[in-house]
Amino acid sequence: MRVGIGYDVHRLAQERRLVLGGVEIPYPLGLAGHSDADVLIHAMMDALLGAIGQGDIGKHFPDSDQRYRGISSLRLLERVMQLVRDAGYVVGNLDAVVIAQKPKLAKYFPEMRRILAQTMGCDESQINLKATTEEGLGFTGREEGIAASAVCLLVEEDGR
Ligand SMILES: Nc1ccn([C@@H]2O[C@H](COP(=O)(O)O)[C@@H](O)[C@H]2O)c(=O)n1
Ligand SMILES: C[C@@]1(CO)OP(=O)(O)OP(=O)(O)OC[C@H]1O
Repeated sequence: MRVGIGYDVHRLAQERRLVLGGVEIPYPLGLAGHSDADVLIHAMMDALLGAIGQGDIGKHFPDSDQRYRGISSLRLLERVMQLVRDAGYVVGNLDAVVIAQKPKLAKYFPEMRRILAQTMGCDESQINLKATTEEGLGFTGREEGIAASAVCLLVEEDGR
């Protein structure tokens, strides 16, 4: 068994889409970044890469590479899952939290879990999503950005 942890932050900006967990959320502000800036999937990918000892997403998908400009983070997650399979592991479970003052996210979790499970080749029951505000404190509280963290457990594919 292997565990990994991931954390990411993206700035909220005008004229950007808000995409979290592969779902586009109607909101006046979106997240800025080189990719679609899906901060939840970024934290999840860093947890998965950490668990297989493969660094982080900046190493695999550098923001100096134009191939990743505007890319859906779901496509990057597919590549990370291939690395996980190549290393001989499957997802045991993954738990994540999105830290956002607004918008309310809980109603989008079922769709996010469905899309993420499909992309990761696991069951929705293996993915848990949570959200919290920081009670108006700090950069998330001031609505300057959204953060996410994730922890995953990988198990050997052959059941060892
Ligand atoms: N962006 C968010 C933040 C929170 N939630 C949900 O609200 C509940 C209460 O959050 P607190 O920060 O006040 O503890 C929490 O359990 C989340 O389910 C949300 O949907 N979206
Ligand atoms: C995902 C990548 C892909 O280019 O771009 P960003 O969307 O800027 O995301 P970040 O979390 O800053 O770092 C990883 C990047 O390389």
